[in-house]
Amino acid sequence: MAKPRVHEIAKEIGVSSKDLMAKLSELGEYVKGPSSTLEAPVVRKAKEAFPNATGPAPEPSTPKVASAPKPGAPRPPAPKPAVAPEEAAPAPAASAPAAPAGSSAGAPATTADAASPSNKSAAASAPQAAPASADAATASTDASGTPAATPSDMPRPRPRPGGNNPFQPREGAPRPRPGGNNPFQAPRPGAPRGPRPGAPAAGSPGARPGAPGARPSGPGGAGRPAPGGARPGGFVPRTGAAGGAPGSRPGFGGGPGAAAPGSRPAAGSRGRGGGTAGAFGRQGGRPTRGRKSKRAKRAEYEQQQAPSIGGVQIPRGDGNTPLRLRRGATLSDFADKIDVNPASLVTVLFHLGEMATATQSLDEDTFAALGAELGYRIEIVSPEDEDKELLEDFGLDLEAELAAETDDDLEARPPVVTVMGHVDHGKTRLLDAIRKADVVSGEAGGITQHIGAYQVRREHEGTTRAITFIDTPGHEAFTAMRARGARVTDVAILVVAADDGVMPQTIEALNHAQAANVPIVVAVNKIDKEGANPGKIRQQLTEYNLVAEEYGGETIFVDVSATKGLNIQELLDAVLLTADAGLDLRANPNKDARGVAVEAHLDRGRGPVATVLVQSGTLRVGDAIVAGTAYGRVRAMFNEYDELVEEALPARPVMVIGLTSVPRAGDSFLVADDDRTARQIAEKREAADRAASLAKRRKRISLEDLTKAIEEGKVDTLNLIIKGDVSGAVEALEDALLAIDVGDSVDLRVIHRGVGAVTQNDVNLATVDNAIIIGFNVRPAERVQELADREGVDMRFYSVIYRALEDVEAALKGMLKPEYEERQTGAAEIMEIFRSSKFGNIAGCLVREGTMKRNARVRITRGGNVIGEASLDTLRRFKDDATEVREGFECGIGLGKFNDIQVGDRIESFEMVEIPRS
Ligand SMILES: Nc1nc2c(ncn2[C@@H]2O[C@H](COP(=O)(O)OP(=O)(O)OP(=O)(O)O)[C@@H](O)[C@H]2O)c(=O)[nH]1
Repeated sequence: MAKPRVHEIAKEIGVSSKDLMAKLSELGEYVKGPSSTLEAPVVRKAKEAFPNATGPAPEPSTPKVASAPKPGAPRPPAPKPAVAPEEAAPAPAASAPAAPAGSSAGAPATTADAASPSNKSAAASAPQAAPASADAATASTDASGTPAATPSDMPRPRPRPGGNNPFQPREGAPRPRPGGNNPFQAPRPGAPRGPRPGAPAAGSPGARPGAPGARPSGPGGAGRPAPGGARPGGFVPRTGAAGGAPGSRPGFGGGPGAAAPGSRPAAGSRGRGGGTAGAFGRQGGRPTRGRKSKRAKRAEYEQQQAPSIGGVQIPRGDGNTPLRLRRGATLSDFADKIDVNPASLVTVLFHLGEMATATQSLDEDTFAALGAELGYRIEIVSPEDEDKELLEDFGLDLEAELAAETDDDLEARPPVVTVMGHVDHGKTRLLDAIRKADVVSGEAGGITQHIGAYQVRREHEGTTRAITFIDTPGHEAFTAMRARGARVTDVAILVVAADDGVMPQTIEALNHAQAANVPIVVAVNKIDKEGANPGKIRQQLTEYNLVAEEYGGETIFVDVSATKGLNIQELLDAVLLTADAGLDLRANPNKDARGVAVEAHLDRGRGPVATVLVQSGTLRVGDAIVAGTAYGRVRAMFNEYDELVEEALPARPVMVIGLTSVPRAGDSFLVADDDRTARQIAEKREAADRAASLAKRRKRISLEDLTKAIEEGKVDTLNLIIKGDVSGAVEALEDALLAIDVGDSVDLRVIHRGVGAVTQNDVNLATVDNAIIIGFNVRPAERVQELADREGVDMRFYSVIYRALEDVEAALKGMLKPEYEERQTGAAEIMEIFRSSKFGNIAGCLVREGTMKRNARVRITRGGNVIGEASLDTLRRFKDDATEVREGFECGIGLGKFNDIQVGDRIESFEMVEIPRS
């Protein structure tokens, strides 16, 4: 299919060739003239550049339905400002009413170009030449004779390579084609060029006539020889590069000899300027076989393969070449994998519209965009895989270790239980009740320590059985923790208040448990309360595949009262029955311990303390351990009775002292061979974490956004510092905050987070980064409040996560730019027109709806069509000026310079109202 020409595309889009050419040149695409051909990507780009201009340019005789006031109806008086309110609003309406009137019939705008904005200036300066008829005139001109809303008057997208957002290659969106039609592209360093001046190969078949970066698809591909070296401006001087024998790739700027079949011969004289080819008479000669060395061919092939973006060449993948990168990888990491200089990738990314340094962590989307550009399929290694690979570097393969265990190695262990449920359904109370039900603690004085998990013992079928409970009851904002919790959990107790029923978090909790394949025991709580209806709960839950045993299902429902301690033993029995029925509760105690940190905090006296749940192996005092990014040596271990313990077997929770920092809830821990290994693993994890969080938190900002933000002198980012009493809460709060959907206009960044009181350092950081400090269940340390007051740092303290979320959300909404919508405030009908030499035409009106207010913006409609917009300049009741006139009253309205009014016209007033964001 023949390639389309500029004027064809211009016509299709509905703009003039000149405008299109100007736009393309803005976009970095060079086109010579209206009859130049365009490559498909350039065509796409062109069309994208005029998003509002669909459809062909109007024929002069065709009325523009959308914008003409009265399609088809001749309106001899001055053409009205037309169309979109936002267009017309600021327009000086009817400033030159005498403009073209009907006088221009003899000077029709005959071509699409004439009617298009490119002729705007011409039309403005010679109004009589503009509209051919009233219809055409109203379509393309306003009252002053200047073209009204034609496509290019619509807001134009700023030119940017690759469409609006280069990081989300949309379907059909063209990828940037640097160098496409642009012969002015910088040369690619190191790219094999055409022969150098004086090289004997000049003009030979091996010579590549294309300009650096030119692909075979350049406009030169149309076989139209450019005037070679005589072309003004642009190329690197390539005096000898003119020999375009048929075998050579025609590129833009192909020399005089680049005579593809059907091309026009270059003018001889100009051709001479192209270099030696013409001079040596080898113009367009046939290629001589074998003249191109294998090496040259190879280089040429590689060059075809290697995209040149921003003047750099990168070896290209085949579009599906997998490339594994860890989270938070940098351009340097990418560059290492494909063996290029990181700086080239910086350049490529820059040309994709994003700035990053070689050592900056980038997010997955950015890598995906870069990969797509370069032909690589980027796979970001999951955190789990990353950690697995990291541990393998230290000779630790936990999966293999488990797989290698035989029946002989395994011993029975207690089940691990998590209590979940909706807010206020009694999770905490139930955990308390269970704690009290411990047959052993009854004698020992009860569980004294809340360490995040505890074990209770129960006489069950003649033996004393232990059950481990994770002591962190659920809450919606703790979803992240709970999701992790489900991994250590063997059985979930779903608490549902009998007086309340199944609630959103009940469903969420059971979804978590079901997704993790964790069997559920339902504790129907608060049966002591009036109005309790345990049967209803059973019935409600059948909808969620929890069918009670008594209804023929497999789920055990136990009616309990946490406050009264009713049926707690039965609940424990149900847990054991459920565990025994479907679970293999065995672990190997005879190896180094592996497990999970269930809670951790910074203790004033003891430093970082972490409650860990041993999952396999045995943890002993003196072991070198690493938990997430924390490491250390177990100095002491305590159980929930605050007793020192020497060792902890599988499913045993213990509080460990001796770590150098506070791990996060849900971090896995393991015992390493020695302190050094533990430290190295922790450090590597920390580096990986830091990189990942940098990538996650990095503000994604395109060049355009950045420029705009800088122009406006503000970058809308809300920086937060989160401090909490326990790491789990901090993490949950952070996740919940980052999950707030605030759209693109505001960015939320957590610049620092930590466990413990708000310190001077936090305030200092907040001062530097203009951050707000959120404290969850913590208070400021001594004198910190004073410092914050002095520095004007906003510190907010919460004990309920929701409150914090609400506040931050509101703050964010405050920062959001307001959205406006147009609201009609009144409408009046013109009953009579009074001519006044002083005020122009005065409309004698009857207010039909609402209120007409002086100075309001008004829209004048006739027969349902908008014929103009103006400001309600004068408003009178009889002889007196009025500020407003209400429905049902008569008034006189003057619309300033807008005089084109008729009896029967409607004047609608409107205002722009800020709409609160939901
Ligand atoms: N009458 C009665 N009240 C109960 C029972 N269990 C809990 N409650 C009350 O219900 C309220 C909420 O109990 P919590 O244990 O704090 O509930 P929760 O699910 O832990 O709540 P969150 O921690 O906010 O998620 C408290 O006022 C309890 O006293 C019960 O069995 N009977």
